[in-house]
Amino acid sequence: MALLKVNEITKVFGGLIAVEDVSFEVNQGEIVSIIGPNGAGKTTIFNMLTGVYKVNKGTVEFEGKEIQNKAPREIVKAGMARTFQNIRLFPTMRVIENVLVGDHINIQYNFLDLLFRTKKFRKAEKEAAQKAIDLLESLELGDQINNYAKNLPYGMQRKLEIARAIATNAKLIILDEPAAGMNPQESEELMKFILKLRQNGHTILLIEHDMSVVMNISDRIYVIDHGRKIAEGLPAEIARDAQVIRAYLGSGGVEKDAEQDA
Ligand SMILES: Nc1ncnc2c1ncn2[C@@H]1O[C@H](COP(=O)(O)OP(=O)(O)OP(=O)(O)O)[C@@H](O)[C@H]1O
Repeated sequence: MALLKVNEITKVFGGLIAVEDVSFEVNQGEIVSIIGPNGAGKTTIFNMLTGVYKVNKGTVEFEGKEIQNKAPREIVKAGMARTFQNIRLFPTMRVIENVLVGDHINIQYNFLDLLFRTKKFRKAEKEAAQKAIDLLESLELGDQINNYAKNLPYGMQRKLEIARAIATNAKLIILDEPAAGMNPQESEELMKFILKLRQNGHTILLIEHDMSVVMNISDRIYVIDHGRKIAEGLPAEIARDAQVIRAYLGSGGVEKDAEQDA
């Protein structure tokens, strides 16, 4: 069974059909990318998956259960967490505190526990802190634990944002253009980081403009153009797909994009 199964989702804004009957799947342990020219509908798809937009039609099944049109918080609880195109960290909080914010969606204590700092509260907090430390160490961010988020270099801030998404216990991590604004060296680092996530057992759905990132790390790719799915397949298949190349002609084709990005 696919971890995520999207069936013919459609989104209409006024008279504009932004996404039409798009279907795709993500299996456990895969890195799957959604690509497409500017305005193709990628962000709209992500916003439907994560509960920011309601779908007009179609279903989103996560672990076999329909989750379309649920509130973003419910979707995170179900096991899907995302990062944003513009990094959204708490800049004046420490690295570990940023991760703890992600985990708090799972912590089980009530307001009275919090008010009286009961044993249950202290135990839950201690466990959460240890979990955050373990996670940061596993992602090679262990030596930054007490640093303030705003002091991290850009590439590391991205990693921290991904760590925070993982801390929600997400089974699927959704990355919205993680390489945006990165120089080639930072993109290279990011690729290694995402591959490491997969190695650690995480499943990743990615929207990305940087073709060298997409072509190098994706197991499978879906291509969207004018709100419709026009191709799906392995990176090598996508790079030579005539319809995909036509959709990207403005930028000189997928392969040329990849060369430029490399
Ligand atoms: N909230 C909205 N209201 C009206 N139209 C919208 C809204 N969001 C997106 N659109 C339109 O829907 C279409 C798809 O946009 P979307 O942002 O999903 O594309 P994209 O593939 O993510 O583009 P980019 O790569 O430039 O981020 C575009 O025509 C866009 O103008």
